[in-house]
Amino acid sequence: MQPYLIAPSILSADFARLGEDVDQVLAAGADVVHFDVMDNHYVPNLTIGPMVCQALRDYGIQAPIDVHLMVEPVDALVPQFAEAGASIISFHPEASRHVDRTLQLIRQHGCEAGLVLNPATPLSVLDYLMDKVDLILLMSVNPGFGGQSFIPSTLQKLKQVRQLIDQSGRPIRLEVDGGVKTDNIAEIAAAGADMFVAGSAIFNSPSYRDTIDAMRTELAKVP
Ligand SMILES: O=C(CO)[C@@H](O)[C@H](O)COP(=O)(O)O
Ligand SMILES: [Fe+2]
Repeated sequence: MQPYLIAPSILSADFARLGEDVDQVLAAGADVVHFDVMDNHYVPNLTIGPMVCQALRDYGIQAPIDVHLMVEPVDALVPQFAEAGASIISFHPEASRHVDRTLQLIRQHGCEAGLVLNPATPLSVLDYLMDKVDLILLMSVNPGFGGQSFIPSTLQKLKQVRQLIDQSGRPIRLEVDGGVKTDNIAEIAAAGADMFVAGSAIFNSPSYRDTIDAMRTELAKVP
């Protein structure tokens, strides 16, 4: 497994020229496209759906697309996103009535399956599911908006999830989402994360390449 993955959240990209902007951020060194789906029901905001994922594939985007579903219910969108070119599909367990079934559905459609824990979601939601997840995403803000501040208690939670992953012996990615910046990414990695969503920090910066390079320089300092 590649040690660290940087996943710009396209929530902060320029939607009027999305393909070009995603191309630019990948050319600047990003690893994964983080694709935030909001339904104005599970979260109080409304964004993009499978058609936009398909449009990015049609435009020529080949990098993995990491779909973060902030929708309720979840299941009907899984086949649609798989067909539209998603690589990873993650969802919030409280938004699915049958979490185990939804995880299976994602894998049956050929995608990696992820569970997303909000800041106040206890780790017990992972019980009995460690063999069914390919990725665990810890929210370090409450979901719904970009540009919020990192919630510091996430660091302790990351350490606990890192232990659970190590105990499982499985290559589960530990992703963190919300308020990730150049000046906190090393601390977040040291707590156990290996995949970093960053929206405003990258897309609102004058140079995507300089910001991603600076993040990698910080990550290289992590023991
Ligand atoms: O899922 C979400 C918000 O709900 C995120 O992916 C944000 O889009 C991250 O934005 P920044 O905090 O990095 O600006
Ligand atoms: Fe996200």
